[in-house]
Amino acid sequence: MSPPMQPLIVGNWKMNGLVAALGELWGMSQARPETEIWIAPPFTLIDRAVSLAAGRIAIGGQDCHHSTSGAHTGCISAAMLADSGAKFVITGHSERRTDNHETDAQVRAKTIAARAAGLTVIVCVGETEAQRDAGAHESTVTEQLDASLPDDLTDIIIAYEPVWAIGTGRTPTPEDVAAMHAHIRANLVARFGEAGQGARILYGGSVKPENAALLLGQPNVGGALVGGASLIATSLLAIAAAASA
Ligand SMILES: O=C[C@H](O)COP(=O)(O)O
Repeated sequence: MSPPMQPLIVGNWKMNGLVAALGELWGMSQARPETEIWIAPPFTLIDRAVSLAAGRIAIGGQDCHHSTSGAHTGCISAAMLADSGAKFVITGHSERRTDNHETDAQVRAKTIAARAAGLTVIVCVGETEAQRDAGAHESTVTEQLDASLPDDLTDIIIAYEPVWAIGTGRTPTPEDVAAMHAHIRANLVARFGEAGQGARILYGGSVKPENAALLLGQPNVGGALVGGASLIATSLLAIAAAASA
């Protein structure tokens, strides 16, 4: 059963966006679509993005350190994000898990730290192509959920992103999306009860205006985590429109 909740579209700009890109954010903020839109720009733009979005779009970080402060050159704490006006942060994105060798335990620590700083946290899970081909996609996601999530789901959103669908133009079939989201829902309900029933589960991986209605129309899909298509206002707004149709 899908929770009765408005869809949420989160744009993850990844390592894209100079100051000029804020024009796209401005376009998104002026449209005021029915669907809620959040944007995670690079750290360098958060402060300006918060001012520009003026509360119409929530601005967030793409990662945070698990410590509040300290000798961690190049890192950003959740407290710093919150201090800059960020409302949420993404943890456990597969690009962090791969590029920075982040473990589930580290993702969990970051998630707990982010919540302590007052941020909503989008925790990412998803299998590689080899894991899916081996029939281990559900067990992989189960392991990630079990070890990455804190002891309660307050202010936690799950994003299911099959690694092989990120930036490739490939997506799972609608049936496969529905099956994995049902699997995640069952895991959350078994562990967290009522809170698991109400938690938002986003789908991410090559979401475009053309496929958004089909993918986001599946049971237990509460919105999307969008990469490439979130860099252009018209594109993200079309996805948002499809989500609320
Ligand atoms: O965080 C977003 C996801 O990694 C999806 O990226 P994509 O829409 O470019 O495939």
